[in-house]
This record gives sequence, C-alpha cells and structure tokens, in this order.
Amino acid sequence: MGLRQVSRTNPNAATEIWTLERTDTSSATIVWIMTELIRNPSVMKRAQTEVREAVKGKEKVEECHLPKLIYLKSVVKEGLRLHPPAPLLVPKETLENCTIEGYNILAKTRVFVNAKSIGTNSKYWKNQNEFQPERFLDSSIDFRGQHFELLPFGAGHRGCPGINFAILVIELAIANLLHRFDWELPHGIRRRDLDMEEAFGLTMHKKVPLCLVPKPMAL
Ligand code: HEM
Repeated sequence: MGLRQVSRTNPNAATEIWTLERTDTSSATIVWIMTELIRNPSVMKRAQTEVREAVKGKEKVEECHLPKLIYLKSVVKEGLRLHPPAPLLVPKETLENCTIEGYNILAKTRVFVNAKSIGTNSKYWKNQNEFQPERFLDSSIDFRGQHFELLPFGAGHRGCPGINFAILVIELAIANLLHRFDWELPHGIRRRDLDMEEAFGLTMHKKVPLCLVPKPMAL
C-alpha cells in the first residue's frame, strides 16, 4: 500500500497516515497477545473460561462485559509489557542540561526511552521474560504513565492520547476471538517452534506472520 504525500493541498493524507499508524500499533499488539496465548495454553484456557462465563451464550462480547474480564485485562497488560509496539516511544529533546543517574546530559540532546527494555528489566519484574498475566492481578501497576516500570504508551503530556480507544479495541478483539473460537497451531507445528522474532520498523511487528487454526464454538 502506498502512502500519499502530506501537503497543504492534500490534508486528508495526514489523517490517513495517522489512522494507519495507529491501527498498526493495535493490530501488532493483538497478534503478539494471540502468539503468547497459543504458547501458554493454561493462560489461554483461563482467559477463555472467564470470557465465556461473563458473556454466557451471547453472540459477541461487548463493551458492557469488559469490567468483568479482570484476567483478560491482565493478559493485555502483560502483552504490552513484553511486546510494546512502539518500543522506543517517540524521541524527545532535552530543554536544558540535566543529570540522570550520574550521566550529564546536555540541552538539546535527542533522548530515547526504551520501554521494551524497562518492561523486561529484572530489577522491576520477576521472571521478566515469561508471559505471566497473574503478576498484575494483585498489583496496582498500570500502563497510564504513572508507573515508570510499564510505559507502552509513554507518559506525560506527550503520552499517547489514544490509550483508551486502543485498550478498548484490543480487549474487545481478544475477548471475541477467545469467546467464539478455540485456537490451535497448524498440524505439525509445535509450540516451542513458534518464531518470536521482531521485525525492524517504527512499530514492532512479529517478523514471521502468526498462523493459527480457529475451531468455531457452538453457542
Ligand atoms: C496499542 C496501541 C497503541 C500504543 C502502544 C501507542 C503508543 C504510543 C506511544 C508510545 C506514543 C508516544 C508517547 C511518548 O513518546 O511519550 C504515542 C503517541 C501517540 N498516539 Fe498512540 N499508541 C497506540 C494506539 C493509538 C491510537 C489507537 C491512537 C488514536 C486513536 C493513538 C494516537 C496517538 C497520537 C496522536 C500520538 C502523538 C501524541 C503527541 O505527540 O502529543 N495511539 N502512542
């Protein structure tokens, strides 16, 4: 797909590019979470049971069901901790000289915050590379920029303004995928063989596309 040049004469292109970029981060997150769920069948089962009990035979999961899906919300948080789709956030520039942890940083220095590295730092996270949504069940740590150990949406006044929309879309998508289907790997592919490599780019996608077999659930 080609992107049109943004110019004063073509203002719609700006909105198009913006929309594409933003749906991209949400879709990358959904793919990473489904990958982690298929690698961790007990987590998938627990999330699926929670969703199916909350929705009780209804055709689809809707916004009104989400407050009941406490475990699913932890699954989404854990997915964003391990696979923040914008791992280096957006570059910032220092306004004045400052010292951070003993390092002198001059004014007008370009600074990157590595959210991926912070989210997998053993100083803050036990079993930092494991997909364990349970860690959030008894924890107040959230991704809204108040807890610096979890920053997939950045923080401060340039933090992501789309956070509520993004979380709603991701939670609804995952909940509906779990509600209506059981998921399996294609014949001959083992869980431990799943490729977890990240593609290089602005948004951190899975390099090798995820291929799963859906088995529709009778309602
Ligand atoms: C999983 C989904 C998403 C993630 C992880 C994400 C993450 C981010 C991050 C890390 C930033 C930079 C924040 C910083 O550097 O401190 C950002 C900025 C931004 N995001 Fe999101 N985003 C997502 C979805 C969305 C959606 C759905 C929208 C719009 C509906 C959106 C709109 C924006 C805008 C407009 C900015 C620029 C804000 C500014 O520079 O002031 N994002 N996002």
